[in-house]
Amino acid sequence: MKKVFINGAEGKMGKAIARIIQSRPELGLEVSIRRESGQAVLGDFDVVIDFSTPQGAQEAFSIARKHRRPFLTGTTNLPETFLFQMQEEEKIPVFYAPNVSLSVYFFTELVRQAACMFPGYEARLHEIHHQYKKDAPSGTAKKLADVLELPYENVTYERTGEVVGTHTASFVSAFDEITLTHEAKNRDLFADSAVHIALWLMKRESGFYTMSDYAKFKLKEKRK
Ligand SMILES: NC(=O)C1=CN([C@@H]2O[C@H](COP(=O)(O)OP(=O)(O)OC[C@H]3O[C@@H](n4cnc5c(N)ncnc54)[C@H](OP(=O)(O)O)[C@@H]3O)[C@@H](O)[C@H]2O)C=CC1
Ligand SMILES: O=C(O)C1=N[C@H](C(=O)O)C[C@H](O)C1
Repeated sequence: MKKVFINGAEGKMGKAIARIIQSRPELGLEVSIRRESGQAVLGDFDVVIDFSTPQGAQEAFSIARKHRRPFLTGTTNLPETFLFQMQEEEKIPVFYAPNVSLSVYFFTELVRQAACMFPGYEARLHEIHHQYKKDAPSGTAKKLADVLELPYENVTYERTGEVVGTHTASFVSAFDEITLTHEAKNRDLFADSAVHIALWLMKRESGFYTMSDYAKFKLKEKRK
């Protein structure tokens, strides 16, 4: 069994990840550490999965480096300096994605292609999330804005109810409008993917990885 250290373990994502690990023994994983804010880390672990806060992610990264264990974070709104530090990492395998779902990765690629297909159109982005979400616009929306070369200030957003995460890219002309929407139906979309990425990350060399690396691996695996 490989031991998983969940950082932000009592949060919405942390709980979903623990539930998936516990309900699927065939994955060969067990939760060995459930860390919340300020807690010391006692015990052994083979990989860190972090869905917490920018501060929590940086703390968990330091712990992973100290113990030389792979580190995966999906926490959003991370400072640029920390993103740069992860990108430069040489001691351990590090993975970061503002959205760990493969379907969102391919949705982003669709949006990229649509932007090329409708060059004269005005691109718009709108996202909707649950009332508890701390950051706005979402990490996924910022990634989509980068793809569309839109300033983040132009992204519109709503915070309402229990909405898991909806992202809409529109291409608007005076004559028509093309709309692409990704709607997450529940958090297992992210939690299940995070667990599989962690399994994959444990087999990687030291260095920085993103969804593009994971998607390439999955596509290769499919072709076999
Ligand atoms: N990449 C992706 O695909 C996804 C990313 N996310 C991102 O993941 C993050 C967490 O989301 P979510 O689970 O909904 O948020 P929650 O607020 O439900 O959970 C965050 C948890 O982290 C805990 N925490 C706070 N500070 C620390 C710390 N210093 N060390 C360890 N734990 C800490 C919180 O404790 P307390 O409540 O006591 O402060 C809370 O239990 C967000 O940044 C969100 O945007 C979410 C879903 C998918
Ligand atoms: O906080 C969330 O819930 C989510 N956060 C990520 C983001 O900011 O893009 C991913 C997903 O949309 C859910």
